[in-house]
Amino acid sequence: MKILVIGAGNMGLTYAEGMTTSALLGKKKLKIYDTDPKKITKLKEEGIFDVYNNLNDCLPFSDIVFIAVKPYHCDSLFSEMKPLIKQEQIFVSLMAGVTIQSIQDGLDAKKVVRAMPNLPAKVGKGVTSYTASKEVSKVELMSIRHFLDSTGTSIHVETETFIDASTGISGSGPAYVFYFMQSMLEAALKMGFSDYDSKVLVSNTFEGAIELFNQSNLSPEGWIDKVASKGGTTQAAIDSMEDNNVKELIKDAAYAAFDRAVELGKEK
Ligand SMILES: NC(=O)C1=CN([C@@H]2O[C@H](COP(=O)(O)OP(=O)(O)OC[C@H]3O[C@@H](n4cnc5c(N)ncnc54)[C@H](OP(=O)(O)O)[C@@H]3O)[C@@H](O)[C@H]2O)C=CC1
Ligand SMILES: O=C(O)[C@@H]1CCC=N1
Repeated sequence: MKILVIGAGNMGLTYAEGMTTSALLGKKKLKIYDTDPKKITKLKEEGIFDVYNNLNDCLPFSDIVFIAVKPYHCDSLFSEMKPLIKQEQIFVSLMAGVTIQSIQDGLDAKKVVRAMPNLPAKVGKGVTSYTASKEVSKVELMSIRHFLDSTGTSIHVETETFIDASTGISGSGPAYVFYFMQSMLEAALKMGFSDYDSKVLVSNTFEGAIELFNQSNLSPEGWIDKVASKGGTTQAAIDSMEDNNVKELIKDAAYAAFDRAVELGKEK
């Protein structure tokens, strides 16, 4: 199977790297296309992919095309792609907000999958939600899922609303976790710990808590109860967060990302 990734940025390159391990590629190298000359030179030197800076040389010779440019670049990209595409090709968009209908219209194509990945795909721990146009067959969707799973795990959702919703939870989600980590790092530094010790304290706290959560059926609230002693230190911290409405603010933030995904689809 011949795979092309368009856009060698954070997400495109991450996905491309994950998919190189796929058995469905056979002996073929994955193709990657970008417009940035510096990226092209670097990728060619690395030799992992077949690297292109001209769509004519790669797009017509690909079965599945992953699109990973910023949403505001997609219209000009679609006009360049349109004369080169074939109806049997499958287009998998990783772009936030951009709807299946607008991809079909922009490319004059039928087989479109919309997927929302996240950056932990870099370490094989990504989660991707996906849905497809009715023209993508079950067998084709199984192949697509195989590629999505090469970067972690995936869930099929019935409607595009769930793609926009998952953008607010998992697509943007790693940034919320890093925001929390940054706050704890800054607190540790303020308390006088070194950079190194702050990092060890914070990263192991996150890793350990996630491991506990994954290895049990207990909810996060259940685990909070196990950490917090009555009248103790944890309760003081949780009370402070509750007094400041932190939980509601985090929910609002997830909805802000969800709403922005919907808005991006209308803007582009
Ligand atoms: N980053 C993330 O965590 C996630 C991103 N996404 C989605 O992935 C997409 C890409 O995001 P991200 O990787 O962060 O963005 P980047 O800016 O890192 O990557 C986009 C790449 O595409 C290149 N590019 C721009 N226009 C074209 C074109 N016409 N043809 C080929 N390549 C082009 C850019 O080059 P140049 O730099 O020169 O413009 C850049 O190398 C977005 O639509 C985003 O919504 C989805 C989930 C998570
Ligand atoms: O911030 C963004 O728009 C993209 C989509 C999800 C994560 N990054």
